[in-house]
Amino acid sequence: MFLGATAGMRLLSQKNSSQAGDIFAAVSRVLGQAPLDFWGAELLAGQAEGALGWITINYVLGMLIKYSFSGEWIRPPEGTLVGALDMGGASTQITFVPGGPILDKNTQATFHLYGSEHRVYTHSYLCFGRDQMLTRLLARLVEVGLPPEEAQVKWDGLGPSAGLKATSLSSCRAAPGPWSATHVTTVATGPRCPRPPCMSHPVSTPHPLQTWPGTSRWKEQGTLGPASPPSGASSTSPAARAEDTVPSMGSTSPPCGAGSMHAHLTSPTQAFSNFYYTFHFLNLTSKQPLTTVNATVWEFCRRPWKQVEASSPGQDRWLRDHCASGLYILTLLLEGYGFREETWPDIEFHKQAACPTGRWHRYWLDAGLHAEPDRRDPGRGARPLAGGELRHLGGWSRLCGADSPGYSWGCGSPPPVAPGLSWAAPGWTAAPARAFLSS
Ligand SMILES: Nc1ncnc2c1ncn2[C@@H]1O[C@H](COP(=O)(O)OP(=O)(O)OP(=O)(O)O)[C@@H](O)[C@H]1O
Repeated sequence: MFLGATAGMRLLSQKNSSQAGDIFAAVSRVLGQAPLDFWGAELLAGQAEGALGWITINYVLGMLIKYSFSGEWIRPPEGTLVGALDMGGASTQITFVPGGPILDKNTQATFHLYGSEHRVYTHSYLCFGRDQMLTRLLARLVEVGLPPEEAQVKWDGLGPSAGLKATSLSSCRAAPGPWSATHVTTVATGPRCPRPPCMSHPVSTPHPLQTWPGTSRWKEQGTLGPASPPSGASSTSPAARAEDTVPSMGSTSPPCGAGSMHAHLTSPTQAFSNFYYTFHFLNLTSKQPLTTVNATVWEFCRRPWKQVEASSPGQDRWLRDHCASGLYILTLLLEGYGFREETWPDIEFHKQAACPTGRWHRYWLDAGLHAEPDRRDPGRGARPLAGGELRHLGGWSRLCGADSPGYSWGCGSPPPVAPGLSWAAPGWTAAPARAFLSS
């Protein structure tokens, strides 16, 4: 067993590295004493998180290798490989095989699987996970004058006496780069980013987001560009805009960093984790066209809160987040990644990076586990290669990249790594794989 920590821990390690180290040590100590073949715990770099999600998807979909009718292992063509969009609580990742060269080598991951070299574009946007986005949105709402009693309604455990302070809400706000208050203000009042090369389409006129009036927690506060409200919305000058949560500039900004990426995202794409939860709640995971998705999100956001609550009993925990989350997802996918009406059908929303039957879970791989199915999949035949190879992969996921470097406990020395991301894995081939790999 190999344990990989993701963005939440990357943030903590930035904020309080000794606390992060204590957690790693404690987890390693406990797991080390458990009756497990524990290899160690490691803080994964963002690139690793993105690349592992991509590998998992393509692995479980059988895109990396197939067993042919004639009894041979064959490699499906590169063009059939599936892109991966992942959104956790603290970061969001995009990974795909680009149609052309990857100019910024920091966004390239190269690894060998089943005898093939794979080169993917991958980027992890720290602070663009859903929880961090919601926290920053709340901070922004408070900053622009929404009374804490109003804003804090959204947040469990933050009562009026909590002394809500925008700046203390999120470690992302204190993070270097585009998260300074000055930057947020700039984003709020000016263009989000110079259009070319960030965006190839005009920025829409801001629309008011009028949601949940009465006991509203988002009173006419936000607006999103391409995710336009249907006609009839009032045109209140927005005090705060939900798009503030997708700041511009800097290497961690999806709008600038990933804009026009869709041009290269030619294959089907699976969006999972937090991309899925909200869209599933809104019944938007069945390949609805973009116009329907947009209208549904806005319609939901406009419903009176009492009605929202009444129509979704037992959903309290995340109910209050679905409006902002839905708008954020739309903004990220449209403005950040550049999806359009025509390319929208390429996105499939799944709970996990998994096949539709959902028997696999990406974290099994993220965590560097053996990536074994919970039960044998008869449709896939005997697969002696996969578990062994991926176990090696997980155990060697030492990476170099632009994101915060990982550190590890209890693992041996990493193999040499190539620039960008590379699992150089000489000798990692499991014995049963050798015949195939040498072919
Ligand atoms: N059923 C659900 N509905 C809505 N949101 C959910 C649901 N279950 C989990 N979440 C949200 O999913 C997030 C956690 O997802 P995930 O486990 O993918 O993130 P993580 O691995 O902690 O994130 P990161 O990799 O960024 O550290 C949280 O934002 C949580 O609020």
